[in-house]
Amino acid sequence: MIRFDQVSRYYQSGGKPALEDVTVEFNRGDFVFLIGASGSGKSTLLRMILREGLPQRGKITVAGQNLARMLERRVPEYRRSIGMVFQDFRLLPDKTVYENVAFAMRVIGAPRTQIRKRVMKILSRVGLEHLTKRYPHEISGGEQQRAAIARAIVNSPAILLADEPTGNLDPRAAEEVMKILRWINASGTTVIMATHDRAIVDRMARRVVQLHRGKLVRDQQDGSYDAPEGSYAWELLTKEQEESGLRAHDPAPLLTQAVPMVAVGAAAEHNQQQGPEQGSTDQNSTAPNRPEPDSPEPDSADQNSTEHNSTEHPHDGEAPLEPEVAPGDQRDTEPMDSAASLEHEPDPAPDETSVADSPGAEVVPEQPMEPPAEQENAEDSAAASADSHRVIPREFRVTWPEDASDADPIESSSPAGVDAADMPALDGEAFEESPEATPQESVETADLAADEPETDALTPVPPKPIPGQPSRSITQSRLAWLFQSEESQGTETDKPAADEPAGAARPEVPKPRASASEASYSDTRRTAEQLRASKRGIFGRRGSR
Ligand SMILES: Nc1ncnc2c1ncn2[C@@H]1O[C@H](COP(=O)(O)OP(=O)(O)OP(=O)(O)O)[C@@H](O)[C@H]1O
Repeated sequence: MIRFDQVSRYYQSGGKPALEDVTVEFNRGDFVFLIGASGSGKSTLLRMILREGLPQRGKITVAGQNLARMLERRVPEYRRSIGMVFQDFRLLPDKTVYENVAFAMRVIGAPRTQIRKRVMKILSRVGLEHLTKRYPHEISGGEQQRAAIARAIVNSPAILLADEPTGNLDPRAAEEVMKILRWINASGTTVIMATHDRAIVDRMARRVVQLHRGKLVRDQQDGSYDAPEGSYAWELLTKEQEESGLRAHDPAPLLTQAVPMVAVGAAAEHNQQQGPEQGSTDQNSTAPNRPEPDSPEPDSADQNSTEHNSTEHPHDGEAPLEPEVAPGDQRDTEPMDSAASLEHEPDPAPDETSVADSPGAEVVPEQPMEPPAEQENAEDSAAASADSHRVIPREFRVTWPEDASDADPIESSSPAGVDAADMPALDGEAFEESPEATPQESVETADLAADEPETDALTPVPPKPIPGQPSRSITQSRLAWLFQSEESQGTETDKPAADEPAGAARPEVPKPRASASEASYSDTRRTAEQLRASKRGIFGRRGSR
């Protein structure tokens, strides 16, 4: 579904790459923890999935679409098909919880009646039905993050990217967030979560992808926070520690946190108790089996996840997840990678904007650093030359089965290890496109005040089981259509956006901003005329297919 082929990303010409020769694939329904020291490239990788910055080398494909070849005017639509959650929530401060979530639906032109129903349902699922009229500053950090997640999933994205979503939360609030993310994943959404939270990673025992100085050094199914002893990542990091003057046997951690390893054996022990897993894509896993799919009920999900913690783990039982040190402390003590710290350039504070928007920065053009023909050759020969390019030894690499159906993220069966019938119906009542309200009409006429519920207290809607596959939401349908359309219209996809002729028949759509949040929400500031133009461009072509 998401594939990085030998991707390198430089923010500054001549500087160190934020990502270097990264080859990794995330499949439909995956739940992946992306870990690594500060500055190792996690956020960069997530942003690149959002097409915030293109690789100078290599190729990124999402649902079969090469992002470098995506037309610029399709980028906003593409980004809206992906949910994104940030550490700092990024709710709109002048809008209520309800409005923040409704806003995401208005942007895609959902009918007002659908908006109200769907927003209330999602807010109920994340436990915020009683806070719909509160403003972000009137609720807790955990509640803000749940609202942000509700906003991210309200349009039923096929992919949810979460950049340290628990980084600002206490353990209990973090665990609430994780319950929701598990539930979202169990509904079929691919979840990729960058995190420094050792306790959560160890407890959930999901796939772990580890970056180190921009390189992928571990891809482990059912992984734990620390690399298994003797693995490539472990050896690499141990060697670096020794070279930097640390003793190898220091309890100080490999890579990220000054916390003793406590749960490395827990996942393995748990996995030994489990049967063989179907659909595992990782041939390198040191802990071969994934836990049973989480229960749709948050509490049971929690219980499931605690069950596989052995007595070695200090967070057994019903006590909330308590990391060895507070999240803030973890971050403070994190950079054991001293060499990386020394080499860290005094950049402006990293944010979601690309370097092109960073004043004063030496800008690396988005175009490939190599001549296009060369890059094409490199792409074509990627598979053949992979062995000679990758740093990771064969036994720690992942091989990915070619899946022709990947081009369509919707035509999927339940994710591996997840029985859809047992999962809450995140998409079960996804709204359908209504002929009564066209996208621009609903945006033009939408009145949030009218949408806002009368009362704060609403009866939670219990999740409904999905009878078969999850139903297709507007967003998922659009994502599928977007890629199918790109693929079926070779003249478009064969040509990079920048090459599009000036006299193209489609009206111009404002360029997306660099950040995901801005890209998503600045669109709503378009005039009605711009939206009409956008619609003519998008839906006109669909009609002509
Ligand atoms: N906009 C930018 N301009 C220039 N350099 C950047 C930019 N964003 C990130 N970098 C650099 O790219 C490298 C990777 O940064 P990135 O934010 O991806 O790391 P990270 O693993 O997400 O870190 P953290 O855990 O602290 O969030 C770092 O060296 C960082 O300084």
